[in-house]
Amino acid sequence: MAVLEVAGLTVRYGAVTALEEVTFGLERGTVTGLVGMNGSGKSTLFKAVMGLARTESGTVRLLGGPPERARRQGAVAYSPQSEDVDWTFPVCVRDVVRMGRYGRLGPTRRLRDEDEERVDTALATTGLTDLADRQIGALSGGQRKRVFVARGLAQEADLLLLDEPFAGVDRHTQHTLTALLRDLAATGRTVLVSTHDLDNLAALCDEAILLHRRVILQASPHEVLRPENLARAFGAAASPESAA
Ligand SMILES: Nc1ncnc2c1ncn2[C@@H]1O[C@H](COP(=O)(O)OP(=O)(O)OP(=O)(O)O)[C@@H](O)[C@H]1O
Repeated sequence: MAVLEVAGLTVRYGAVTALEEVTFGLERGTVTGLVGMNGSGKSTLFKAVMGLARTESGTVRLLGGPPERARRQGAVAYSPQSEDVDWTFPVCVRDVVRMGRYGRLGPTRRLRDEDEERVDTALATTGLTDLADRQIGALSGGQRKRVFVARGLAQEADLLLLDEPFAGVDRHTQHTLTALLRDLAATGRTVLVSTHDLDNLAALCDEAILLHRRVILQASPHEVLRPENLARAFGAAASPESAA
């Protein structure tokens, strides 16, 4: 069973068609890279799956059922692009990661010891333990990305949607995050991750989706990276360097 199934999805913002008849599926335990030029519809796709963008037509199914149910149960975690987050909000790292547990709280609506343990583990896994009490506004770009990955880990989500987690992060953090996502997939989690870093694509993902308002191709990273395929999404001058 596909963890995420998207069929015939069309999203328009007024006169702008952001997504047109987008169809694809994600299998459990895989990392899939979402690749496309600026404005190709990557963020809109994440928002549509999360119910944050109004769809004109098409269907989204999560874990074989309606997306509302899976979202309510906390089965899907979403890390938006940094620009979409209010970093002045007065919360610390640990508070944000705790939010991942909210969908699983018992009748008292309070975090139990087991919830705090999950939070601690998520902080440790993402290397954020020492920063747990820091305000989110006082974090570097790479640390901010890791906060959302940590929240998704604490949430024990089946599906993680990560919108450009590698933007503005250094090489070391990129390697750490890549290894983390590979580990998650090995334990049965499913990851959809948008990225402009084509050099890292093969190390990161099992499959990639080439998006240009429509799905141009869903295939192995090797296949997607063929110049003739990249040219279909980025234009004739496409190369890993020029695509970023
Ligand atoms: N709120 C909005 N109102 C109007 N148009 C929008 C809105 N959000 C996105 N768009 C347009 O929809 C198209 C797809 O945008 P989207 O942000 O999904 O692309 P993207 O692939 O995520 O881009 P980037 O790589 O630059 O983040 C673009 O033409 C964009 O200008």
